[in-house]
Amino acid sequence: FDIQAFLASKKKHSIVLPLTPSRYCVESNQRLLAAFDTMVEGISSECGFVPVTQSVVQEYTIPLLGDDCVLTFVPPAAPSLGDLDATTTTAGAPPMEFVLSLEGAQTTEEDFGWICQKFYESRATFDDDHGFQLLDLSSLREEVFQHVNSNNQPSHPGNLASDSKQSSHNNDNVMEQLFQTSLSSASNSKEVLQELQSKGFVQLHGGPKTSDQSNMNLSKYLLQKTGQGRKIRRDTVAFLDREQAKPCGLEGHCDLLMGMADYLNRHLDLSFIDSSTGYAPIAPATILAPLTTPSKIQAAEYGLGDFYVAHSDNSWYKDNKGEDSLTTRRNYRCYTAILYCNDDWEESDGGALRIYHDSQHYSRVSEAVTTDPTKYTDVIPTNGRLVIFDSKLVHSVEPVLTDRRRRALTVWILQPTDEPVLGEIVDVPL
Ligand SMILES: O=C(O)CCC(=O)C(=O)O
Ligand SMILES: [Fe+2]
Repeated sequence: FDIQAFLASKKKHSIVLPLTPSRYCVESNQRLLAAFDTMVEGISSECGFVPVTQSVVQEYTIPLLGDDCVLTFVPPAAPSLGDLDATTTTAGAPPMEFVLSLEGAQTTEEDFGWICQKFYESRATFDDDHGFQLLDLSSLREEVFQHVNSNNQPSHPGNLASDSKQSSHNNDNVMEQLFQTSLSSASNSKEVLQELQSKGFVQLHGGPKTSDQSNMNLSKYLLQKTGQGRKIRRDTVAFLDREQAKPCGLEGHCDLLMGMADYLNRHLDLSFIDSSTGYAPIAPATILAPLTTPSKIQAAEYGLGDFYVAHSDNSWYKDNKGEDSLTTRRNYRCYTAILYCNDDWEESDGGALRIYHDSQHYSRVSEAVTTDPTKYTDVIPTNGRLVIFDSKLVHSVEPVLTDRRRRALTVWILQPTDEPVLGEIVDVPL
């Protein structure tokens, strides 16, 4: 198999990944293929990989990305069997490589980043029980990073808020007004930020509302998307940048959410934190670790009976044996900001966002729910309401009890640091 010719024939995204077994094994390829199958199998319920071919070059479609999008996996060329036995060491042996490639008219760099991320996340399945480590994980991560960040992508996940195209659309007044004309208990923007920092979440009530027309257009757009896991969440989601939000008339909403990182960078200040609440506040952004703006917002729609079970948008990482590593978070998400779009939504309509207080430290999200099942705040998702919360906090979307749709626009504000995270490469769907 000619890898160079294969790569040349690919118009879209491909990456050649190094493979460094601790020892060569004649079965390396079968193992790698099996591991890839496991990965595909393991996440098929989540994002719906469908095998297209069953040959050496394996192809899958991913309904979430559209039918014309094909993921190809090319296993490495097998070392010639005559040269190697099952325990030959790698010293002096030629490097092995395999190829992941994504093709399809609509596929973007971010879709590919997502695939790479999935692949990276599943890395533990590549280690078998017999001492063969098929992948050198640090170089895999580096390769994936390099690839995803090439083509003039920023070198860090997320865009610096001040560089972002969106920030010019936003002026401080809009944000300042939003933060002032709120709100639960606070009466000025300083108090709002104080509340955010000492409780980990805050609700604002003066955000822009969506029109019926916008909501209908959004529904139409979302109708084309499928492939959500039905057990964990039942909503339909899509990711939109400013241009994609425009046809729905949602560019202003997009601007507001995208401008949030910039605003928080300049206004969060640990010095006025009240730490008596038990919540361990997030350190404010620094020059070295500013909050950043992702390239897209998420639009999600829930129908009658839809829900999202309790989860954290940035939980502690568990390895494949289910063991916790309380040193590593899954990603760089720092704050989740959600703008709701639903006129006249009442408590009795269900669909509340339930935020569990002080729940950022639990290694298992279920503990937050069972330990103190009464310590939560329900946010009613009414049109124009904005909620900002620490992405580590456990939260759920309670089942929707009305046949009206529940719509929400979300941005995950990132804080890329040098701390190890599991490997969310860019801010794309999890
Ligand atoms: O729509 C909401 O209120 C929350 C959705 C959520 O938790 C998520 O998308 O991660
Ligand atoms: Fe969430």
